[in-house]
Amino acid sequence: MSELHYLHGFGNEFESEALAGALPVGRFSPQRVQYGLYAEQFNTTAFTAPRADNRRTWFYRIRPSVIQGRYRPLENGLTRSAPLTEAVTPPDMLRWSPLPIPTEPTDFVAGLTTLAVNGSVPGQAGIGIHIYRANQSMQERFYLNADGEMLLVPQAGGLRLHTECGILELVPGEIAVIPRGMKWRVVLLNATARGYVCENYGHPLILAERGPVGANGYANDRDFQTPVAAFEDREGAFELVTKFMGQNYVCDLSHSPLDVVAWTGNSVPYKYDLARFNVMNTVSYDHPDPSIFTVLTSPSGQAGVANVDFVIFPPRWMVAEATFRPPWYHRNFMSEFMGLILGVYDAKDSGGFDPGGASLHNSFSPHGPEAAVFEKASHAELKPQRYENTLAFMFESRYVIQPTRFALQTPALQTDYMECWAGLTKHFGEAA
Ligand SMILES: O=C(O)Cc1cc(O)ccc1O
Ligand SMILES: [Fe+2]
Repeated sequence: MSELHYLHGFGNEFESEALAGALPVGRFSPQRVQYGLYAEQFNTTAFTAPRADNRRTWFYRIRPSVIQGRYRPLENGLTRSAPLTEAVTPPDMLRWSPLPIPTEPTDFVAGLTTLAVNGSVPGQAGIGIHIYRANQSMQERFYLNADGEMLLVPQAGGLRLHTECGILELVPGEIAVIPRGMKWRVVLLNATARGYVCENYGHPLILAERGPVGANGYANDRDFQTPVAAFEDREGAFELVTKFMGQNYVCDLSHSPLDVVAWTGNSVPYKYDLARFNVMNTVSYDHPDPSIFTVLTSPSGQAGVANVDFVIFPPRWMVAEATFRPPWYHRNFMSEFMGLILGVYDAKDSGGFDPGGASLHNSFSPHGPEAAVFEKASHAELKPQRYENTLAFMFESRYVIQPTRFALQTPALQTDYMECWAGLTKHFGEAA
């Protein structure tokens, strides 16, 4: 495959054509489109959403999307959606070991396993948190999620995402977001792939504000990459899997639905290399709140209280003086789901929080450094230190995150997680 090209920017009105002259000029819906294409508008916000929030893309495609078979229900496998009624949510701190990659042939959709959800699909609030684990590419199968946009966080193996807007490639350390309702398929770049998905039922993800940091920094708009138009003119026996109101469906297609020859708009898939994140942190004292590491946020309607924040803990310098440097002990209104892409997380460095694993510290569940980390950090010499070989992330939400029955029953759930704090002893009376 030749090298892929991308358009740069976040939320731009982009345009791209795979055949010269395919994109109409000066209008969206000419009487006849060049090359005999059909025009189709794809709206991922209400027509009347304010300009700054409005998202839509015009597709110029070989066949309109109405040419599809009748849906029939498809088993949900291990995917679940909110509201969740199958299990009660314990207030405990929870942690999971990485889920194994299946040995039976399993594509991205078949391997999707829901660890937790919150909010409500019909209420358009909250998220689903899934692990994908696959050993097969999707060649004849396509996916459409009408319930939410999909934020992909690969942990092992590269992916090539073929979408209606074109093709993007993704390796661990990068993330991608596919708009709600878009059709796509996943090709594996390695024998197997595993990663995390945040399915966002709420407001589409946007870049976090910078406040007094100014016009640059954190995740810079220009580092987000959107594919250029690339179309498949393929006929055959294909399937479109659609997730709608928490239920999977499938219908037959006699052609590839990735037949968009040209497009223009701002409802687009995009990818971002987390290494581009311009990290801000203290250069004096104290451990700042982790909101300084927010890459993307889905607002909930209440200012500053996110439906979900996507937060990373990237490699960085630590220079804080006279400070307990790891995360402080913590009880939070917000609910915190964490995953690890690679290496070791600074609050948990003696095993148990492993790449591909996960932890959940729900609303007001206490958490923080394990005992050994506390002892080490309380006596460490505070030289400037480079945190290397580390990339953790957090999905942080205002809504309590409810583990699925699978997540509560899988042997990957670590029943001894709380032991990591058992060695914290009383130091009362010691001088600082
Ligand atoms: O490990 C966590 O729980 C996430 C987290 C990290 C941090 O640096 C500060 C607070 C916080 O909740
Ligand atoms: Fe926390």
